[in-house]
Amino acid sequence: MKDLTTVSPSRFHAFQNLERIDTTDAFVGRLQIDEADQRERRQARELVAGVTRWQRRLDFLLSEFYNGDFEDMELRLQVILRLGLYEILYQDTPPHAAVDQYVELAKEVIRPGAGGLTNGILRAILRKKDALPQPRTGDTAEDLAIRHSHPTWMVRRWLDRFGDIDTAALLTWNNQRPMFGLRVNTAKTTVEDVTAWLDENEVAWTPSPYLKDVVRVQRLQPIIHGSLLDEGKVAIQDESASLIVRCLDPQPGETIFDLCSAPGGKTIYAAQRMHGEGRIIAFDIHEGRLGLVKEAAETHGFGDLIWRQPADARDLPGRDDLPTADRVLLDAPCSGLGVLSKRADLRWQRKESDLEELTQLQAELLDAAADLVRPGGVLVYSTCTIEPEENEAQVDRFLAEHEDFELESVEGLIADELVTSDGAFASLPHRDAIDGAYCARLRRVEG
Ligand SMILES: C[S@@+](CC[C@H](N)C(=O)[O-])C[C@H]1O[C@@H](n2cnc3c(N)ncnc32)[C@H](O)[C@@H]1O
Repeated sequence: MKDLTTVSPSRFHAFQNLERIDTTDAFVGRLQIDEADQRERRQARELVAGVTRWQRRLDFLLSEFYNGDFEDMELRLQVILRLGLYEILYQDTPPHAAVDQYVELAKEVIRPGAGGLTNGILRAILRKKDALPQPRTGDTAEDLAIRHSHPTWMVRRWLDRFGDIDTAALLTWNNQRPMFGLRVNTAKTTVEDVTAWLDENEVAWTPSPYLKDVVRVQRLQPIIHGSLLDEGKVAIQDESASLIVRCLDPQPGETIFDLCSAPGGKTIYAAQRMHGEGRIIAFDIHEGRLGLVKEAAETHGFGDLIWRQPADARDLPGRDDLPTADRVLLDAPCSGLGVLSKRADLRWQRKESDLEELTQLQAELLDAAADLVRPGGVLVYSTCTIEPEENEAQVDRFLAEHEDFELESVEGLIADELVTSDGAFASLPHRDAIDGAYCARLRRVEG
């Protein structure tokens, strides 16, 4: 790192990482922060995630206050201006102090003259902070998308389905600091012991309204740096994912196939629900990611119960010789539009055209899964998206083509308010305060 005596390390690291993300498509979740001080690391992470999330709105405002074409501005200056504006609008830093820091950074990493431009633009915005320009393109979806920093195609879809008020609520949810589910491994500890640890370490928590073995936290860093994860006493898993396992309802002694299992969050919870008795075969097309399932299984104490097999679930090797399963979980690859609050960059990576490819893959996986279920057994199809063609429509198509399956309600397995009129589980982030997810329980009829 260059010796910058006046700029805080967190800002410098955030700048470096954002520049790297823009030029190499690096993943926002994998930052390179060579900094020993935990507070600085956390701040750098927060700045990177915040700028990524808000980039469309930040760029709109910066364009309004820049005389030239912001899109043509050199990348380093764009990144510095985004960081400065993000701090002014969304962080508690005294704004003038934030501007000074970015002016200094621009002088150091670009050239002295760049400091003047940074100062001019950021201070001009600061003067108008209480009456900032609003987008007025004449297109409601476009305006809302700019204001809430989302791609227009997503907003257009949601406006058609949810209307103005609920769409705005969903967009607001996606931009809030997320809450995380901490699922307690009751095979190793108790909820009381975990919450006592959280209290001792000053981590605020609230109980999940949906699951007795899950608590919600906002600050993950103390947990990541503490012992609970390494000892396999807790797993970080959104309640929506745990609820899918509740809908699968695996029983001790059964054989379960988890077709798209990696990194293993649901596999581990299923093993826990089986009290360590039975067998789960965890498949996944990515052999490397199956290593994460192995690690998690061992950490949580379910290494003997979980078997792993790298395979394309559409064409399992030796499938004719496989025994059928009591229950099959197909947690399908999906657009992930239910988890945007946790994945700052996903909204920009997804294209509307991905949906066609994904629904095709989901259909192929679902059709292949059908034969793996024993007569009388259960197939659970699940996603972490809120898009109907990946969810209800996928299941409707499957049922129309597979007369030996029927939809079985998940009523009684999860809270009533999360059960759809068809008997599936569907959560909406802005309504249910958990990630958006879906699952349907499909029973293979006997005989
Ligand atoms: C939504 S993630 C699964 C998350 C996992 N069930 C959990 O709870 O941790 C989807 C997984 O499907 C896998 N996958 C994609 N295509 C596949 C295929 N054709 N066969 C098997 N696995 C596949 C991906 O590698 C990815 O790990």
